[in-house]
Amino acid sequence: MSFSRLQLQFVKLSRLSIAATQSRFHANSAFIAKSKEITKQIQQTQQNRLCHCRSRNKVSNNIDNNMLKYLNQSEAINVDLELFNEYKFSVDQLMELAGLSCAHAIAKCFPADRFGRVLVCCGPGNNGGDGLVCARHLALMGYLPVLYYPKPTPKPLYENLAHQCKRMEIESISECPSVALAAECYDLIVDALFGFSFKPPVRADFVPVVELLQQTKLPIASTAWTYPAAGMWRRAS
Ligand SMILES: NC(=O)C1=CN([C@@H]2O[C@H](COP(=O)(O)OP(=O)(O)OC[C@H]3O[C@@H](n4cnc5c(N)ncnc54)[C@H](O)[C@@H]3O)[C@@H](O)[C@H]2O)[C@@H](O)CC1
Repeated sequence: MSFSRLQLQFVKLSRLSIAATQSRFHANSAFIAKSKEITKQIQQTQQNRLCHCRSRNKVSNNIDNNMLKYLNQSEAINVDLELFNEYKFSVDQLMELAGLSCAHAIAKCFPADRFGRVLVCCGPGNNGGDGLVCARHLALMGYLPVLYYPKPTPKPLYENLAHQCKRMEIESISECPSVALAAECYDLIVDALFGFSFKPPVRADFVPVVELLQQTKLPIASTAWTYPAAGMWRRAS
């Protein structure tokens, strides 16, 4: 091959090599740009998460700062009516949510390793239903709940909830324990007796359990409403 043809060949190869270098350069620049974009997205996500945590801490601090509002009886009734009518929740849904959230609150405040044996006192109404749901979830969380449900309501909603507890082999007692016996057998009492439909005075069936709640030294977690003298209703913690 003559010298000039060799030179020509060499020039061609050099051009090809330059073109290859340029395309590699462009590819690298694109890669760097993409990496920068992804890094920015990651930083933004982290920032959002941080903001979310900050706002959640702010909310929980607000709650810690007694920002909790107590509802009076009519407000509580209206909240339920709004949930039923505006948002079309069924009573089963609300009862399941109420019972589950009570079980979570109990697990947060009264850990199962120290407060495992729980006496769950259920009333005859929806609040009692919340208690049956709470007992079922506590059993799934490693607690040993025992039901005291002195006046089961003969309606499918309550019968089904009681049946679910039975199938989960949650013990049920028919006699209300004395203060001394309760102190011996349980670490915690759940008061799921009455909600906002309570009308004093307490009827005979529930006098022993109300007296137990009044006299026991055991911690009481209440899904129920208490009716302080002031006539204000509040959802006890
Ligand atoms: N948001 C939720 O998750 C839900 C909450 N629910 C709660 O359920 C409650 C409303 O349910 P209810 O209207 O069934 O009311 P209660 O749970 O207060 O129960 C009323 C029952 O207690 C009986 N009772 C009333 N006064 C009594 C007394 N002095 N002695 C003995 N028995 C007495 C009544 O005859 C009735 O059977 C509210 O507290 C509400 O918070 C339910 O609405 C279910 C859903």
